[in-house]
Amino acid sequence: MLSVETRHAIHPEHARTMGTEELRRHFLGEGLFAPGEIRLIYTHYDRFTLGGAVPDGAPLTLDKVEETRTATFLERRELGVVNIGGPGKVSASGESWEMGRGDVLYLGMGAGPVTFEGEGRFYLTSAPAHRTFPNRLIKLEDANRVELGAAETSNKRIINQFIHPTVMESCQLVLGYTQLVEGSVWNTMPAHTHDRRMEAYLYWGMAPESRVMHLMGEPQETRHLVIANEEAALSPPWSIHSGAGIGGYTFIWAMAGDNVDYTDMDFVQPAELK
Ligand SMILES: O=C[C@H](O)[C@@H](O)CC(=O)C(=O)O
Ligand SMILES: [Zn+2]
Repeated sequence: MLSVETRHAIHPEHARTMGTEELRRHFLGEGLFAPGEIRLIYTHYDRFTLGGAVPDGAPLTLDKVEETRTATFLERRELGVVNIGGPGKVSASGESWEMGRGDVLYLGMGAGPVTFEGEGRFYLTSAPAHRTFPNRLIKLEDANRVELGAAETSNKRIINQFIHPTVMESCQLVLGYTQLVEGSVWNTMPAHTHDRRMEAYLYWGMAPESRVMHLMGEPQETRHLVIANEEAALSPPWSIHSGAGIGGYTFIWAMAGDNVDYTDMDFVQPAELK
């Protein structure tokens, strides 16, 4: 079963006026991982699409998605898949890949229908593409590892870059996940924006009762989303994206837009935030 929800692009002046319920309706992705279903959020931020596929005993195929009006979803798109569940298998273009927890799969434009099987909980990210790059399974050891932060500032973390220019080529997608070192709680502080690229965070590996206080909004108009395990925050180009967890967490960041330069960020120091 496939269900798709559309999220329109929100102007920052509109976002300032929103209460909790509206902020969550526009910027939070809840219930993406439902057993036996593929659930997608088709956004108008660079037409970036995110979602979840949970096979739960029977294979699930991602093929035609009405919103794109193409013969198959990947006809003019690339896809990044992260398995945040148990062992699973993904098949496309007559090939298949065994995916363990934390493995990332890149499927290039034109890969055709994609089938998900096994105990995997597959996080899906997709953006329009202009050429085909080879399909590739990327393991944590193949990722580019960047250590950031310090225990004194409670933000010691490891940024694992998977779909990233130092590892492989892609059209728009840049994707990886950041693991917090035990005892550290803050991600992406100092915060940043990048008007050239939108971004989405998918928080996972959290205890069910834990929450991340995710900060969003223009740097001088911050708002927050209280986020549970396996929920996503949509970050428009004008928004910061940063958070502090009550307990441990990992988050998948994925971006699409005008460049694939991960370091192209406009930093905002804590003293400038409001
Ligand atoms: O544009 C890059 C993204 O916001 C994240 O990769 C940042 C991040 O993982 C972190 O600082 O912890
Ligand atoms: Zn960012």
